[in-house]
Amino acid sequence: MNLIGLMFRRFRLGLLGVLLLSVASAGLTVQVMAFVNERLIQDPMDLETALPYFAGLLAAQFLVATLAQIWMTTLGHRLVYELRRTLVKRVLDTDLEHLETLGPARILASLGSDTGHLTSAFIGLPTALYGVVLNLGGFAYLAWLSPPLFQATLAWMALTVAVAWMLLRRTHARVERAREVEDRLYADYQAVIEGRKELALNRERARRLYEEDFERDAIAGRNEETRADLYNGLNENWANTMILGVIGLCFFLAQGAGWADTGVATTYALTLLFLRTPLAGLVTAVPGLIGGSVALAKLKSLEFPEYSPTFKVRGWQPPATWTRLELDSVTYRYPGNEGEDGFGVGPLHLDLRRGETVFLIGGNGSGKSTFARLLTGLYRPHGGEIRLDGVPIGETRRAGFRRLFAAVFADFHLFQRLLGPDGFEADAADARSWLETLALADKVAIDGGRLDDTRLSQGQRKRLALLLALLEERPILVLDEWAADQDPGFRRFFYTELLPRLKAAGKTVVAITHDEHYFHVADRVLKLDLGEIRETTIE
Ligand SMILES: Nc1ncnc2c1ncn2[C@@H]1O[C@H](COP(=O)(O)OP(=O)(O)OP(=O)(O)O)[C@@H](O)[C@H]1O
Repeated sequence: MNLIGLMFRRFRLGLLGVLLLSVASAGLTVQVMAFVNERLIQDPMDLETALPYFAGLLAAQFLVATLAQIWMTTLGHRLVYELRRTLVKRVLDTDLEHLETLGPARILASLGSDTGHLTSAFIGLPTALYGVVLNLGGFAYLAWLSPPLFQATLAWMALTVAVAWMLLRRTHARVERAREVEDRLYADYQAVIEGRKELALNRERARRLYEEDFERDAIAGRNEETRADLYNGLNENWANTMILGVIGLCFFLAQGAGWADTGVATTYALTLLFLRTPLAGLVTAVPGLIGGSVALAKLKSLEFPEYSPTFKVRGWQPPATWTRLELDSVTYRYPGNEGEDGFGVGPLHLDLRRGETVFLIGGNGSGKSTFARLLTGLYRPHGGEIRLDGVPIGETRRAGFRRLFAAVFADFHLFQRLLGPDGFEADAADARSWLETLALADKVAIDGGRLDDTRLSQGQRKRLALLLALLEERPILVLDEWAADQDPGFRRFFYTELLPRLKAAGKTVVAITHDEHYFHVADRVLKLDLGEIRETTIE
């Protein structure tokens, strides 16, 4: 998707406004120039008439230019806002598998750096448009003033643009490389923040991360950005000097070769001098636009889905009266390194009945968490089929199918907002009652539908994550080693009181666990072994 194209479609009227105001401002500017030429140089007016006329023209020009400026600034910031909201929504609509392949550093780099670059580009875009219109108006006036001088100016400008283009290509290549380095820098920042405890314990590790990984990337970034800025500075100087040069050329051609009289040459030079500022503005906007185009290419390479404004899960919904969920020969394999196959599970067979409490056991790395993501529809099976009451869950039913599940994953994120069924506010009395049950009433308060503090111990955070999952009131609860961080007393309470209570309320629970003391609580215990699920007997 071309974001700039999207912005143009969405902000057609706004950009048309900028264009009209730019044309009006350019027209008034040309009129000021023409007035100076015709009424003050060529055929001077008496000052008493000329001055109020001139002041009126200036006031009108100021007014229109200010209006254009206000319009451009607000439009630029609206574009940025629109860009941010579409980008975050596209990330929210991206499949987990794709997000995992990209990795958090690349996604954060795009949300931070690419939106930053596109911000500069979008803020600069209307100004660049204004510069283009002003220059077109100015050059049209120059063509009218003296066609031969204009032809010479065009030839000179063609040479200027050819060299500038070459320098721009170099700037572009450097900006592209600098952007690649930014992905690596974000991975370094991530290591610094997420590894802060280990790095504080082991200063040697911190030193090596800092001096070897981070410095290498920071130096590469510095070098690429410096070269990009140098080429760009060179470009600005080149454009400035060539504009001064064309003024000299025009005077030489007017005076030396007799192509125009002194009055015309003076107005011509004055107009060129005036155009120098918007031209320089255009040249200065170019790095922002290059950064924006590189950011756009980068965003495109991340292959986020198209922007869609809705969060609604349309189409098929699981029937409220479902009774049976089957995994039939489901297989899944991670992409490996350099063309090799990664870890795989399956063919997996599972026949889950509504209201069952099922435990899943298996060694480390046997694929239990992978199974949980397949079961909940977060991963697409590579083979086999998932069926709900015999209805196959293909692509069109997957989003609806996910609505059956609430989960506490091993790497859960604890949100502060409490939500009830279907995304509505959670019932406050329900939430308080669950807080009591989870022995957290004296630790956490609920304020305006949010948990007021989530800075707790890992076991307490997991209890809160369970509270969030329970309040959603989805029919199937998936827990990935939930009890592993709980103290023995609460673990006992969880297995012997909480799970039976959930079962009595009709909830289907799939719990990944190693707690063999409590296997008797489950209706069935399944074992994931060598990529397959086997039923084990409960002793
Ligand atoms: N995103 C991923 N990309 C590639 N391979 C992965 C990914 N996630 C997990 N794996 C691989 O899949 C295998 C199973 O991982 P999984 O997390 O499902 O195991 P598990 O049974 O839950 O282990 P544990 O008991 O240690 O939590 C591991 O060998 C791991 O290397």
